[in-house]
Amino acid sequence: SPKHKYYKEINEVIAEHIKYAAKLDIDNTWELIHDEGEMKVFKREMEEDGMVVDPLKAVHTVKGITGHEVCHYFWNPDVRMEWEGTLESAQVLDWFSEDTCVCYQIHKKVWPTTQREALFWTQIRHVPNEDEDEDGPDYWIVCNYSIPDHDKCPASKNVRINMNVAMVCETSMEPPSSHDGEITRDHITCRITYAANVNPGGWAPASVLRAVYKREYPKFLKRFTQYVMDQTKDKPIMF
Ligand SMILES: CCCc1ccc(-c2ccc(S(=O)(=O)CCO)cc2)cc1[C@H]1C[C@H]1c1ccccn1
Repeated sequence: SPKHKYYKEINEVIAEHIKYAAKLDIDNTWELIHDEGEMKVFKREMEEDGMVVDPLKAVHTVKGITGHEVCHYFWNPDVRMEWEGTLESAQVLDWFSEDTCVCYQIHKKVWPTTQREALFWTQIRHVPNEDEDEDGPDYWIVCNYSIPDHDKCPASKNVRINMNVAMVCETSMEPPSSHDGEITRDHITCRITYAANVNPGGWAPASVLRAVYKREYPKFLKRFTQYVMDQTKDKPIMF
């Protein structure tokens, strides 16, 4: 029985992201817009009703942290204001379950676009490898998905964005032969696939939006991953 209004939608949206992350099809339809160290950011140019809705995909490999840790800090509403530099406010309106809540956040005005806000459900999920053989993929995933309304959503004049965002992580560990059994952060690597489909709502010139995306997404991903490394370096590993 559906536990809450969005139960079915959440399972469908998450399943879709897992399917795409597993494929990781970065074919020539994706244009590389930022390439720095292990971080590569791609876009596709797409417009809906004359509005730039470019899908964005980033792949990043970070040593010393796990997919569970990346997803924990990306999902946890309590720490969002600590790493998300483009937010003016963020609040939880509702809890569907311990891993799923509804967030309302107002983004800072990103010159020269107008101020925007987002209302979305966010879920963190561990997807262990289902086939019995050991080396199947094991994902941690967070998905942020817009909802049209919520009775606790404050009235505002801001433009509402529509987004479907997912952070999918896979952790790899060096074989036990390379260490005497005790796994330290030197032996772990996290492969992050970040997919953002954001319809910015209210019109803005395509050239302006594309320049903002090109500047803001790499900055955001660098700042977030650095935050996770800083938060976890002296803590026990979350596998
Ligand atoms: C005119 C559209 C403005 C605009 C609104 C919103 C967002 C945006 C929404 C959600 C998420 S997230 O990954 O779900 C983390 C939770 O906040 C990241 C980004 C991006 C842009 C575009 C400007 C780009 C940008 C990218 C990254 C961070 C901030 N802004």
